[in-house]
Amino acid sequence: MPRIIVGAAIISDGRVLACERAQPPEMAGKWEFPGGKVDPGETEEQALVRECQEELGVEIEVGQRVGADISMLNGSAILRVYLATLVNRAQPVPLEHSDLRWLSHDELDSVPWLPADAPIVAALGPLLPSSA
Ligand SMILES: Nc1nc2c([nH]c(=O)n2[C@H]2C[C@H](O)[C@@H](COP(=O)(O)OP(=O)(O)OP(=O)(O)O)O2)c(=O)[nH]1
Repeated sequence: MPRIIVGAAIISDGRVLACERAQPPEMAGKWEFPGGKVDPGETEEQALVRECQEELGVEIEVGQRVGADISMLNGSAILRVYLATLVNRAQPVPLEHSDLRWLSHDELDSVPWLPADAPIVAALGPLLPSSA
């Protein structure tokens, strides 16, 4: 069974939160959605809530899936991304990432995303207002 890795496309004021990885060295400087591996006994939603608390210090509400499942690491892992919103409009803090950016529709391609994220980023485009 492939390992499920969940990501949160957190949307606020028409922008999506992108996070710059600090490690490992081969992924440092690449951008991703906050998230990580789903632990045994955890739902995907619980994993996303936990990871966003750990990585960003914020509470999120998880919504609909965005994009298709992405097969990674020769099929041993699957990347699955959900839309999310901030509870109480809390401000994310980069507790584990080297930088955070709120990207508008027109800025979606302005950062070097991890390669697996490209189809998800493309699927997000139509969901963001183009003049935000
Ligand atoms: N969180 C996240 N990981 C991604 C994305 N795209 C992508 O290829 N990945 C890859 C990078 C890593 O190989 C893997 C997630 O690993 P991770 O290190 O963030 O997971 P984790 O927080 O559970 O880490 P750990 O328990 O192993 O320390 O998925 C994405 O958008 N978000």
